[in-house]
Amino acid sequence: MKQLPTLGIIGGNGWLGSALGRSVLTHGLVAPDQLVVTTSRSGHHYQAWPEVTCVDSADALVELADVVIVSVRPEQFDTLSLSLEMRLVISLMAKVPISTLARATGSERIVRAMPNAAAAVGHSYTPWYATPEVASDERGWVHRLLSTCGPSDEVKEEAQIEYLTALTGSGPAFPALLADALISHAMTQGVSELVARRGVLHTLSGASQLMLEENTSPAQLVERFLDYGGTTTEGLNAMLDSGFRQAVHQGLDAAHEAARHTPY
Ligand SMILES: NC(=O)C1=CN([C@@H]2O[C@H](COP(=O)(O)OP(=O)(O)OC[C@H]3O[C@@H](n4cnc5c(N)ncnc54)[C@H](O)[C@@H]3O)[C@@H](O)[C@H]2O)C=CC1
Ligand SMILES: O=C(O)[C@@H]1CCC=N1
Repeated sequence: MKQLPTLGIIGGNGWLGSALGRSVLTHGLVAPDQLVVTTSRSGHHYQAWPEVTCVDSADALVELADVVIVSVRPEQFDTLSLSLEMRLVISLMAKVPISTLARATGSERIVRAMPNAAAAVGHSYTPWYATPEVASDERGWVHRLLSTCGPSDEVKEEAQIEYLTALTGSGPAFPALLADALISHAMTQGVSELVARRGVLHTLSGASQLMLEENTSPAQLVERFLDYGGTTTEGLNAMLDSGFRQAVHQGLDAAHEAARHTPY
């Protein structure tokens, strides 16, 4: 792979594509004049970098890019006609397996990566899988690229990407649901929305920091509070008795099933 490849993002003005595009620019992984993105109706996310090239079609992007990231919706992929035989292809799409990507692009050098919505603020967790044809220097570059928007790990089986699509790709929505349940309860108790929201969001991020920095597993923290015999113990026991774990596991099973269901 040449030292400074031109990067193209099909869907680079979308939710996830723009988050990645902006973070590679912010981290200097590619220079603005080495980035090409397709335009979209949803807006232009690169005002701060006027040298970024915006093109109106995937065909025009493919003319300019050495490495192509595909970040359209799974059901939109079918409308693309891509001839990328010699190119490294990085798909961010859920539901579209390597076999379909290889058939549609003609490339054997394919990476399936699964960032999440927190990429927009540099806090995604991004697992990725590469086909054996992706060289080790390219893997290093892909890792640096994906790590611009948060921690990133290579996994050795494509099936893990399908599962992690549900666990971490969809993941930010699940603590958001918990946060919403906590906030709406607080408001029924007369807590102002401002205090409820700040309290809940800082409690969730504080709990994550506590477990990360003290290297405490979530199971250990739960166990410690179950043994403590205080108010937290009462709250945890009531949630567990109401089927909290079963509800979470059913949700993950449903998301995993959806991730395995290719639209083609
Ligand atoms: N949004 C998220 O939290 C996550 C999304 N993903 C995956 O990322 C991919 C993109 O998702 P989002 O960014 O959420 O969707 P989005 O709808 O915000 O972005 C898709 C973009 O693709 C563009 N597009 C569609 N068809 C095109 C075509 N033929 N040529 C050029 N551009 C085209 C659209 O104009 C749009 O800007 C999806 O496949 C999704 O599964 C993966 C993990 C998390
Ligand atoms: O919900 C979705 O389909 C996308 C893929 C993973 C996260 N968001």
